Amino acid sequence: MSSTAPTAARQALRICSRRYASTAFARTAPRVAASLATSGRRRYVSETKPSNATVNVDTTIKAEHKAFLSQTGQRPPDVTMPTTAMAADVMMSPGAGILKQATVMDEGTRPIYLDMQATTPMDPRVVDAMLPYMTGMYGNPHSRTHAYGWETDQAIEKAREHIANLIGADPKEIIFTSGATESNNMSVKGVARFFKRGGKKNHIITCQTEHKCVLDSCRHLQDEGFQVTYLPVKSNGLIDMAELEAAIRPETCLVSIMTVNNEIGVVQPMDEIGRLCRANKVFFHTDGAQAVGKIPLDVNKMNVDLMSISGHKIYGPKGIGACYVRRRPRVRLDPIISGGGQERGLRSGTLAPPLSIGMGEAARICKEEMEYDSKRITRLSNRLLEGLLSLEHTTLNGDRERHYPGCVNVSFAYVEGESLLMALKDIALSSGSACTSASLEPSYVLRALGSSDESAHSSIRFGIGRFTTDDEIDYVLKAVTERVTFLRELSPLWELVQEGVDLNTIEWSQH
Ligand SMILES: Cc1ncc(COP(=O)(O)O)c(C=O)c1O
Ligand code: FES
Repeated sequence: MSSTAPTAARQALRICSRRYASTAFARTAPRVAASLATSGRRRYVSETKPSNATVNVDTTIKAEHKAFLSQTGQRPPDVTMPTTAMAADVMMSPGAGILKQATVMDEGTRPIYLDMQATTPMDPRVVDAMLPYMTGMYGNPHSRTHAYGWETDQAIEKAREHIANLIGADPKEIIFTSGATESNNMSVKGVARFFKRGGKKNHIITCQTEHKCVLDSCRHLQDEGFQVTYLPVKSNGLIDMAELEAAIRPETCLVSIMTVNNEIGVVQPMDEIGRLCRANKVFFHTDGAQAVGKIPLDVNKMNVDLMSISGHKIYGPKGIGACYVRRRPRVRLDPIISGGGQERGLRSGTLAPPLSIGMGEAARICKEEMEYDSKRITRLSNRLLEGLLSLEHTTLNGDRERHYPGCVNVSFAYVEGESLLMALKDIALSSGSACTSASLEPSYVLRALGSSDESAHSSIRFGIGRFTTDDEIDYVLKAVTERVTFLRELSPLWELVQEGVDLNTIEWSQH
């Protein structure tokens, strides 16, 4: 253990107790948080990364970048920081080690984590809630003949209640799934197939900037004979309500529009979409993976009929999600998984108690601390954005007002995004969604906003979350400023811009 560990441990515990003091949780004591703190493991980056830290510019990036570009067009495997020292450490300290890996606060061995849209670290309180159901309380929640089943079932129903509470739903309307991908598949395919059986309605409306799992579900439905309208977005990333209204036909059975976009953080006009759908008797599904637990949502106020939720975007475990399915007026859908009829017959299969209970706890914390988290994240986001935009030729992608502040997507003109990501290896960032991050293609979301290939290529998404600190933002601002400047100095285009040449007037020779 390093010599700073005891101080760090005390500090971490202090942070824990301060954050949790006002909650009922304080009474039960944060076991995991405390054990991490006393082992000196759970350190917030701010404690050891002073804001005046020197940023070393990695001058090897150019050669590395060239090499991998010339090979497969794939990102090289080493971008995720080797941590051999840490791995050894982890193996030598069972228990604490595993949990240490589940947190992201070990400055010095791991990059600063600013990729909260890809996933969030589990809140230690969530781990606490899950642990008993991984050991002694292992009953099958569907077993009705003994206490093992009953106790697990009871905890799952409590979790369902917490998730329902977070979005203003009734617990009976919450169906556990494996994640938002499954919930999106279930909603889009399920409603469409049910209505097709009825013979009349075979048209769906969605939007070009949806997550791949919605778009791909729609493509599959097209193969099955459905018609799909992919609405464009305006340059601010929002849909045009008049276009949505015009797209609704008598055969339309479903409108699927996400609440918060995962790449640019824009918040679609949910109330208006819901009102329009209800007036036209069309079901309204929303992918809420990036919105639930982050902004206040009420399915009744918004007239939402189906909503997809993901556990790992709300500081809960991966591999679990939920789908809100309205009961009044009842939403009918064909299940995509058949079997024992669990989850109101909509999603068969034995539930995963530790994951469901973890997600429930994550939802409970989100509801209880939303105001606090939201204030902190907004403040950090404003600082980050102001700092980034003070660099010349830098722009925010997506609407500034209708925007979830924890997602800041910025274009740095005259810098290639992949080069910048490589130059920022000490910060875990992404240029877009995790599932497309291996591709060097410009983001289809930014292209839909009308961004040029170059602008889309020069964009980076900064994801701020519950555990992000001021010092991390300071460090990131300093690092980005230095490295953008460094990369621009290598760019011949930048040189021309500095000389006052308008690049649009140049006639490039064709070869
Ligand atoms: C908007 C959106 N929808 C769906 C998903 C998929 O969620 P999950 O990983 O729970 O399947 C994600 C994240 O990956 C997302 O950002
Ligand atoms: S599945 Fe997570 S970003 Fe695409």
